Amino acid sequence: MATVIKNGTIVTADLTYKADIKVEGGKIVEIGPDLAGDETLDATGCYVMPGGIDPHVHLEMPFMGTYSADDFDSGTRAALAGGTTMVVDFCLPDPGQSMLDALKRWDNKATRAHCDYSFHMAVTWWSEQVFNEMKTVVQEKGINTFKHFMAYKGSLMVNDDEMFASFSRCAELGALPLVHAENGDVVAAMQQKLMDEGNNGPEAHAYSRPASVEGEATNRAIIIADMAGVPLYVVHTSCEQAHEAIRRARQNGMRVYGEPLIQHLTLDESEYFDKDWDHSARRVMSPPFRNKQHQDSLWAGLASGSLQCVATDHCAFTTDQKRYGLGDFRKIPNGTGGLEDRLPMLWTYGVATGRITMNEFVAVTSTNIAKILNLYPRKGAILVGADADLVVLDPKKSKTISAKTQQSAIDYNVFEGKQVTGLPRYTLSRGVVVVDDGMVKSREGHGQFVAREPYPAVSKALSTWKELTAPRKVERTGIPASGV
Ligand SMILES: NC(=O)NCCC(=O)O
Ligand SMILES: [Zn+2]
Ligand SMILES: [Zn+2]
Repeated sequence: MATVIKNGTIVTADLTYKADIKVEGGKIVEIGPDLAGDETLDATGCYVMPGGIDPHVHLEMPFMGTYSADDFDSGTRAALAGGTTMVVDFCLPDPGQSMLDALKRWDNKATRAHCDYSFHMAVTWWSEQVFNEMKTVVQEKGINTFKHFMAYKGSLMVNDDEMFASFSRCAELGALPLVHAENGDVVAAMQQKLMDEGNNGPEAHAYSRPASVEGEATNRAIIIADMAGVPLYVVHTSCEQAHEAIRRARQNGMRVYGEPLIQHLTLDESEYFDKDWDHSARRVMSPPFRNKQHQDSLWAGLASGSLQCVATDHCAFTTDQKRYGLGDFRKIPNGTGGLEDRLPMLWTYGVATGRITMNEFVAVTSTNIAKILNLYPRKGAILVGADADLVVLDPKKSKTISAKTQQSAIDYNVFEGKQVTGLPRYTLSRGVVVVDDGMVKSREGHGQFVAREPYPAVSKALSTWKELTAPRKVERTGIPASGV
């Protein structure tokens, strides 16, 4: 059966033009004027864009003594409702656990997905087994990205020597390392000091993770990546210090990518000073929300291209779960939601305000990450042969964000009360209409794992240059005889 999206304006990362799109067998099969099919979707007054790709989510994540509340069912429904058609989750081996065993668990959880998905693999400990398994993960399991937590001391954190070893292995395998960049040792010391001083509320979470802690770790990870000869992707870049390190590295020719979250772009640190403990605790995440200057820096990075992608780090906990940290902010599960809200919030606060263009919107929500993760042009593109993952965005459609109407399983929304415009009239996942005028009509299990090949081009360029510029022994002709 062929579906035609008619009368819309196609918006991609680099073009805006009027054309119809014909979809068949899950793929885009034709783009042009006056197309006909068995089913017609009217896109009059709408923009037809590649579906959003969220490269950073944690669905049913085991973390801080509990599990994040949105699983692959509710989480991917939330994604589709907001125009996101693919998510990338993190497979987290326990310390000492085989990556391949952990992956079985993630494969199992993800069978419930309503939209396509992929995985990053986390390096949570180091050994010869990890070194060997990384090759299997890349070459047999379709995962070309490895995450490193520089924070969460005592659980997920890895040290510099482990990071250097893992980054070097990524370089050999043509894989991309990712980092959560915060100095975990400094955070742990600051947390203890705050607790000793009786500062145990959610605001102390933010005090224990100042921007300098993130800036230092970002810079360190960049230097380690450069020494290992590998590109680097920095997740949840939240502040000017981290952005500055990324900007500088890029100006020096390094392939470093930065990912602000929609939460950091639109919510600020005043959330932690609310008199209501629940309000502040619900917004505890790492890194914490920052001030307006940091937000301006992130917006400028998206506009100028020094930051590449907007994600959510969707890791949602209920109010009851957040209350594990009553009396000790260190026990508040870290994480916030945003999957359903990323596109409408970015459209409202980015495109509608003139901070970014429509084409930049597509670039930072879909196309850039598709290229970075080696998914392009299967995903992130409107081209014949691409997957028909599409969002028909109505720029006039609006709503007030409310936990009462959201897909997410939690009992609140950090964007509660925000008035947003720019909502999906339709969302298509591999050609299937999964959102129709705001109604989610998707099916559990429709989502498929998307395998990703390693990056031959970037790693080849880096290794070629490294070899050309490697220190070499000087071959001498005139060697003086020993004077002894
Ligand atoms: N960001 C956060 O607070 N929770 C999720 C885990 C992580 O990404 O650090
Ligand atoms: Zn993180
Ligand atoms: Zn995360």
